[in-house]
Amino acid sequence: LPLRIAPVLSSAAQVVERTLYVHLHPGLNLGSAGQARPVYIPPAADVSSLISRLYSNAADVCGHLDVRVLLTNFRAQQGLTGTRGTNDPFPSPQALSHSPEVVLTDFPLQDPGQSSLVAQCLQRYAGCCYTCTPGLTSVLLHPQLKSLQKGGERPEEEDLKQAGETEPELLQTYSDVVVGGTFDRLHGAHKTLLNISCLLANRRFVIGLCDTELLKKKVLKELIEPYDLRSERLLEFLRDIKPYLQYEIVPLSEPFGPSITDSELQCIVVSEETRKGGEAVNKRRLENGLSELVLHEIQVIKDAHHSEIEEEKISSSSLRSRLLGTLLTPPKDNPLLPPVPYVIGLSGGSGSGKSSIARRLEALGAVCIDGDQLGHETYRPGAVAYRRVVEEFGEDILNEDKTINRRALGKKVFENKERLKTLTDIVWPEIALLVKQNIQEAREEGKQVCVVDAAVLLEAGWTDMVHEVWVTIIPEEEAVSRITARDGVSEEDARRRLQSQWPNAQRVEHANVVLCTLWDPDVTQRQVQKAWALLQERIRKSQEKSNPLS
Ligand SMILES: CC(=O)SCCNC(=O)CCNC(=O)[C@H](O)C(C)(C)COP(=O)(O)OP(=O)(O)OC[C@H]1O[C@@H](n2cnc3c(N)ncnc32)[C@H](O)[C@@H]1OP(=O)(O)O
Repeated sequence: LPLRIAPVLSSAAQVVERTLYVHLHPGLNLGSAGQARPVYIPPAADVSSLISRLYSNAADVCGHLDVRVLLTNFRAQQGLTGTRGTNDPFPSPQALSHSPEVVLTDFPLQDPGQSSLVAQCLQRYAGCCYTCTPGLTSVLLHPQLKSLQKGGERPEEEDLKQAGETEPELLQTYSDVVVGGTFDRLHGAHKTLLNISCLLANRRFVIGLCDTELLKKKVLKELIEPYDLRSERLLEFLRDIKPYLQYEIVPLSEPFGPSITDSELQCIVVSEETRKGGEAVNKRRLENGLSELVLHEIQVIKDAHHSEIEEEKISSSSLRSRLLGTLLTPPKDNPLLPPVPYVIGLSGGSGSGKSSIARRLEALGAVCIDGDQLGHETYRPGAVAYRRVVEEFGEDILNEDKTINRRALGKKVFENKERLKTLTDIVWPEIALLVKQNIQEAREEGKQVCVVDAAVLLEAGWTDMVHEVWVTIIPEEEAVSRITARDGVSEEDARRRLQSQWPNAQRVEHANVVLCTLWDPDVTQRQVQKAWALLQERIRKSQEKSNPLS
């Protein structure tokens, strides 16, 4: 089977669009109506390496599919654990979260005339195991795998028979198993860990799920899925792969959680990287008067597609970094907004690299409208806002030549939210007028895309002026060091300025596209190019929709 996994998965990927459930039944004979029955199989030691191979191959050959290896028919032998065993009758068909519409097999046909019998057996077999959609169809993948057979890599019938005769080494299983993790955007490495844990557990599986406190230092933490969503997705996956296990998902606000207090736990599943954490758990258990857990170590899955800023292993942070520049949430239709030019509102905390992104977009063809710059124009002596700002904040914000000293004004407002609101109530309507004028000019010049670079666009409620919101994010510490270096302000002032703005996470909630300037300029440029190319595609599609004849 290991040799056949990749070709089976890529053949399956030609038929399947979303979810590919994998049901393992070694030696299943679909060529004889009487023999094609589901039975329980005790987990053999090599099943766990097969599972990790399966997910690792899936990441390489069908990364777009949600692959789930089902363990419905795996059970430890009776007496081994005192719970359920292989002699139990097979239950009624299991309802999966996505009912199968098509069932595929790699069963080798003896001759082409056998295919309709195999298809019938397969459908009956699938129907005994799972609730399938009515009109379930079957596909025999075998013809597409012939090349392997010819190459002599496929075991012959005789080898299979012999393999069936030798007793496989059984996997040691446990009643209660525990793991911990963030489980953001479930990927192949998570699924391997979860599947193997489910294979090892006979009664209960406890999952410590990292909550806010433990996520603070994660890369692109703002893009981590909310706790409830991660928990829901985990449970859906787990109930699919092993429905009768008892699942407990516990929020983790510190690294140990129930692993050091739960006396019924027997085994913890770790990877090479988290082995040390497992050892620390055992140390704390001994201190708490509890028995040590068996550390079951699984291999880390390598990511064949990782880029230079991504980790070598399959990781959620790599998946998060691939989201940068893509459309995270589709924009809402605003019928009051003229379709041309298409307006992007670019927002981002101070020091987040927003203006450098605006310049990159300008180089790609966008018209940039600089909110800070327009803000400065409203302070010119004679402009409407000038008199009201001086009346409100006093003459001590004026330079000798009677112009407004913005640094002095900034000091007054960034340390006092109410004063900042007083200022923005005066200037935002004035700046908004100038922004609209600039957009109108771009329209008259036939420009296609405008970028409104406005730090606090969301706070100002300017979303009705733009078609999409793009947000730049940067960790707070990095923002503070950039602001102090660039603007010559103290660290304290930089932090005050940041505190007067929305936090990254709140901005991301309102963003259609997120960008991050944390890495090399080349990396930023690639994100911007990706975002621009995808934007052009969206604009083309929306223009086709609004004007189907053109
Ligand atoms: C809706 C918009 O985003 S319009 C553009 C932002 N402008 C405003 O909101 C108007 C009110 N602000 C101002 O007038 C000025 O920022 C002043 C007078 C307070 C300070 O002026 P200056 O010292 O020249 O600073 P400057 O205008 O360059 O802004 C400095 C930083 O303050 C931040 N900032 C500006 N306005 C605000 C605000 N209303 N609330 C919170 N932070 C703000 C910006 O993020 C900017 O940092 P960035 O360039 O890294 O993004």
